[in-house]
Amino acid sequence: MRTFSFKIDPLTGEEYYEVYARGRQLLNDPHLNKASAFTPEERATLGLDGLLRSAVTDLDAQVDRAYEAFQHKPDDLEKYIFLVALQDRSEVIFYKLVTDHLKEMVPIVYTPTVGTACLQMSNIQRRFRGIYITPENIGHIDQVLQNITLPQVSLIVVTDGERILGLGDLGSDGMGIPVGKVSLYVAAGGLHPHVCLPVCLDVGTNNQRLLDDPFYLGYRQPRLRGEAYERMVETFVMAVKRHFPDALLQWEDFGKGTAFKNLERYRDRILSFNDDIQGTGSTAIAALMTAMRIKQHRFSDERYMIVGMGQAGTGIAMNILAALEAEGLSREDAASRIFAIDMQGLLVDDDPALDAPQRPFAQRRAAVSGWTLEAPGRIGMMDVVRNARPTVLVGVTAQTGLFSEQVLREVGQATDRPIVFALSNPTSKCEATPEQVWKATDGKGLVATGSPFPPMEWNGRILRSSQCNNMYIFPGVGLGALVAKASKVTDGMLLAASRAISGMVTPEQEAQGLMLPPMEDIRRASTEVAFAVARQAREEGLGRLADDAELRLLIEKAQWTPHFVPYRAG
Ligand SMILES: NC(=O)c1ccc[n+]([C@@H]2O[C@H](COP(=O)([O-])OP(=O)(O)OC[C@H]3O[C@@H](n4cnc5c(N)ncnc54)[C@H](O)[C@@H]3O)[C@@H](O)[C@H]2O)c1
Ligand SMILES: O=C(O)C[C@H](O)C(=O)O
Ligand SMILES: [Mg+2]
Repeated sequence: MRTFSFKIDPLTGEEYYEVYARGRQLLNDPHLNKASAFTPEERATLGLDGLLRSAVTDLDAQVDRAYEAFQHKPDDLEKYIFLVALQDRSEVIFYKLVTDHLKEMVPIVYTPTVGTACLQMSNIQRRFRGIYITPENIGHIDQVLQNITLPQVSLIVVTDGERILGLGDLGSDGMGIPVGKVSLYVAAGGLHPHVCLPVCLDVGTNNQRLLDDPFYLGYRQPRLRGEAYERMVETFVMAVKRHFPDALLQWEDFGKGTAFKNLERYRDRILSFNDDIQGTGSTAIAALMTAMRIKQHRFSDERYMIVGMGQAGTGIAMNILAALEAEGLSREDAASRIFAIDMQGLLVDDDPALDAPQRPFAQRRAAVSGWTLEAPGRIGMMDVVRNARPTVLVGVTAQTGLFSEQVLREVGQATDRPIVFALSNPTSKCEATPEQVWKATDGKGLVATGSPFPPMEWNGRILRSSQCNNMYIFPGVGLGALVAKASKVTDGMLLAASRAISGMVTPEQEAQGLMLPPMEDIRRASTEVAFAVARQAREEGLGRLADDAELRLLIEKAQWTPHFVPYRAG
């Protein structure tokens, strides 16, 4: 049942909500609750008399009060619990607080603290957000989707919880991730919270800890696999198309065994993209574009070692390949400069165990057969470092400390400014901390990590690392594609997004070794990404025919800033 409608007064042009909910129901609805900001008139007409204390305060005062309480929380998990509780109480106050303090709040509602929260979600959860779809309710999915109380659904972030950050299979405790991504869609992208839906496809879990935990709140069965899983995903996607035909679907934190298949199966059937493959690839290439400017190099001046050829690794490798080809290299020549490593060591083309997405990045056996190896057989990281002398090192394995001092030191000797991206999340899974990289490379490394790290003093200089996280891409890609009314998200649109992000980094920031804009600029970065995406959609004939100025205006109009709207009783 609708609790309110958005209206515009025909005489004054004033925006207001016609509200049908009353009293306690209103206070319990985070979309509508204004807490002590309800005016005396609203209190009188909406059945709130006596349910609130006497003081009437404005939004800023409520945010100040919340910020004060936030600062007194003893640790990051308590801060997370506090912020989620605030979000459950009043979305406007929550988003105003987050947008006013982005640098401090994003690492709490999003990576890395959201990871800590997901690890114990069944214990800390107070209220549920979004929707949970299970093998038990997929049979009446239409009913499930009708239970959604949002006035409109334009943006969906869906996970099945199989690969939550680098923490593995967390079943539906992983719902914290879509919830956190939605928070950034609103805080960074500017989408309205009333149009964003987090979804968990709870198909069970193979995490024995959760299956044995009496407090686990998810579907307590081993993961659905094979045809039954695919049927469930298909039923879900088709239901989304029926109920929300214009919505954009973001695939998030699936396992690599399903992520590539889902992306390929649906990318042309529904407006969608995979954040871990495409969003990460797009962010990493943006950071590399900046690194090339800093080094005054072309992509073809570097040699690349990517460790962890799953979703993120493959997404990054595809974009490096494209960048090399754009410089005029043949596909074969371009691929020969990328040294891709997974569990078996360097990927080589005669390996029958290669996944289809890995195959384009396997080295030809003949190209490596003359290498001197530490031990015969497996070609490990150190072998690649010694024989191929990579100058760019990317880690997306979720293996803590995988980049040893020796590997980092040797990469540091292969070039003036080694580029080291240790992108695994959360912080505890990072392949190397910026400090470790700088120590091993004499302070020369251009460093990016997936989770945020503080700067470090080095010989009287302050060294800074960049947070290379897909949060720079997905909010703007979603906003841009929606505003453009694009029918799909293409590689061209993602490349335009990368260029926009890299283009924002100033010469001063480059001089400090920064490859991406600072977190404080994420809202402006998302706006630039949205514009680049919408323009590219138009150029590709897939989006709205509006000139650049109109697109800018449309994006500005679509972006919501947290504020209270007046209410009238309906
Ligand atoms: N910074 C970002 O924006 C970002 C984006 C996506 C993923 N990530 C992080 O990257 C990590 C991986 O994510 P993913 O989606 O690619 O996962 P994935 O499971 O799809 O891929 C991980 C790959 O690493 C390989 N691997 C594991 N241990 C290895 C080792 N010791 N040596 C070589 N290869 C090894 C696995 O076999 C697998 O192919 C996670 O920690 C995730 O949080 C970061
Ligand atoms: O969630 C993040 O912080 C980035 C990325 O999507 C990941 O899976 O690690
Ligand atoms: Mg992810």
